[in-house]
Amino acid sequence: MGTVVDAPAVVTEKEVVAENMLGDKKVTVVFVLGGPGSGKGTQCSNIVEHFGFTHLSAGDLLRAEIKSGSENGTMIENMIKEGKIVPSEVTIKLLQQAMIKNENDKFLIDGFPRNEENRAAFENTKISPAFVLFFNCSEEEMERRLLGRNEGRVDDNIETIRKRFKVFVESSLPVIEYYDAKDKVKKIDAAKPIPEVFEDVKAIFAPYAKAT
Ligand SMILES: Nc1ncnc2c1ncn2[C@@H]1O[C@H](COP(=O)(O)OP(=O)(O)O)[C@@H](O)[C@H]1O
Ligand SMILES: Nc1ccn([C@@H]2O[C@H](COP(=O)(O)OP(=O)(O)O)[C@@H](O)[C@H]2O)c(=O)n1
Ligand SMILES: [Mg+2]
Repeated sequence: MGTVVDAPAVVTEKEVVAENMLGDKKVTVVFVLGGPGSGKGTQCSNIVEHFGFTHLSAGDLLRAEIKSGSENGTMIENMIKEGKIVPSEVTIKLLQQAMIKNENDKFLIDGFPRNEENRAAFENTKISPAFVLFFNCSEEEMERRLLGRNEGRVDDNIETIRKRFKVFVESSLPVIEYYDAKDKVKKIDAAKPIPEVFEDVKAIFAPYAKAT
């Protein structure tokens, strides 16, 4: 009788162990989402400094891929100029390589998943986010920030910004709603000044505080 009672517990434990494994490393992943210019990259830098996560920006990885002269470079560049979402097989490969290469086991994945295709394909990797940090900000404020970003990006111009806002509403918000239905979304008011936004972020990351 004892074995019958024990059996389900053993199966559950195995499933938990298999989840979130990357090679022989068990990883913690937080998705950082929000419209273009909502402050994802800025707050990720703060989180890295205070909570020992490694920041992986999908956009930065794609831009590095263009610079590296990869065979996908031209396709990626054209899609970024148009504000379109690059096929997940490209982006997921870059994210996986970056996580394997890095010794850390805590990752902020910034700007991914940006559409249902991104989300569903990443789910196949069996890594699921601990939670989703969502920076909520008005388009008016995001537009102002993007036009002042001054990083020389090909997509920080008003025509591409409008296209990116449309893609955000039509393709990215449904992903946030998907995770919200699973109670995984932690929503932040991102319209406030940078230090005030970080105060709210800090409260969410407190359980992940670095051991001193
Ligand atoms: N809370 C904020 N208030 C004002 N400006 C901000 C704030 N957060 C970020 N910024 C600025 O807005 C621009 C976009 O921020 P960034 O972190 O690159 O956003 P995202 O990665 O979401 O596009 C940057 O120039 C950044 O310095
Ligand atoms: N998951 C992703 C993330 C970014 N991208 C592309 O990269 C562009 C810039 O993304 P980003 O995250 O650096 O942009 P911001 O939100 O930081 O302004 C997007 O508009 C897409 O064209 C993508 O195709 N797929
Ligand atoms: Mg960014």
